[in-house]
Amino acid sequence: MREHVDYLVEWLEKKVKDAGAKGAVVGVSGGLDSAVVANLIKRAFPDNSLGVIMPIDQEVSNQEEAVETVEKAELFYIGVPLTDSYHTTFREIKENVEKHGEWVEDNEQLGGANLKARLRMSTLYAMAANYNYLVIGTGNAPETYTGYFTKFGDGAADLEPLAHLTKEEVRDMARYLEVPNSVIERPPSAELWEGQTDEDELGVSYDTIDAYLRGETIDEKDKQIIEELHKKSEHKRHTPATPPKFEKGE
Ligand SMILES: Nc1ncnc2c1ncn2[C@@H]1O[C@H](COP(=O)(O)OP(=O)(O)OC[C@H]2O[C@@H]([n+]3cccc(C(=O)O)c3)[C@H](O)[C@@H]2O)[C@@H](O)[C@H]1O
Ligand SMILES: Nc1ncnc2c1ncn2[C@@H]1O[C@H](COP(=O)(O)OP(=O)(O)OP(=O)(O)O)[C@@H](O)[C@H]1O
Ligand SMILES: [Mg+2]
Repeated sequence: MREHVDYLVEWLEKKVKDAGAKGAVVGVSGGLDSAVVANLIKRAFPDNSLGVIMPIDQEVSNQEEAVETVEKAELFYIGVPLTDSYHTTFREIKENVEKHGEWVEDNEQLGGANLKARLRMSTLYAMAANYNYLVIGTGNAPETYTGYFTKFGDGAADLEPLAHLTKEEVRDMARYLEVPNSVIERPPSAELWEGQTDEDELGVSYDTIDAYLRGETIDEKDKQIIEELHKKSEHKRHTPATPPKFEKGE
């Protein structure tokens, strides 16, 4: 595990240096993926790394696992509560759509959830601009393969060090990095609405997706779910489609 950690730390150092940046910033949620990235950037840039805790409908001090994560990693952190920004933006969107168009109640939960992720992304980029840092993403292999992230939200970052790691590998790395046990043992959740867990929403467990990505045989029904998610999210893994250049006379 030490070699793998060193490899990712050196990669981060090189990419940040090549970009002419000074360090790195990550959003710290109290979940596993961001805890690992928090530790990696602290190792790569001991004096130029930043964790940002961005609660919505909570105080920073209530984000106990996030605070515990940054404190244990000795990562400098700043709390930016986004409760007011989120509710104001959401209300203004909804009120104006209701005034001029049709608000679709059934789409409200997911639309609001993705807005949260994109407000966090905007905050991280504002922080990065201030410090001349790069934004480090926390996406892992099963999330990337299934498209389980918000496009241009948590899916938007400058570097994605965990992109090839299964969830199990992220957890093993977290143990090696001495991430708090409370974080390692938490069920993975986007926490975008009350009671949300990744595995309920995906309809398949990370263990199963990990096994599939390792090339192991899994239940046919699970394979179908994973492949359907993969196909539907293809657009998220590419830059936006552009038409072929118009040639006069065609
Ligand atoms: N074929 C296509 N070609 C080009 N663009 C296409 C498209 N289909 C949809 N789109 C666009 O993509 C949008 C849908 O994508 P998106 O906005 O991402 O939304 P969507 O994929 O519907 O939802 C995001 C999912 O990721 C989960 N999530 C989000 C954030 C964090 C985490 C976490 O684990 O922490 C998980 C969340 O719970 C939800 O299940 C559409 O509104 C449309 O604009
Ligand atoms: N309250 C928050 N404060 C700061 N960043 C957040 C917050 N919520 C989400 N994020 C950012 O969004 C990312 C995506 O969330 P995701 O749930 O996939 O990862 P995680 O919480 O780190 O790990 P897990 O998947 O195990 O819950 C986080 O890694 C983090 O960078
Ligand atoms: Mg989470």
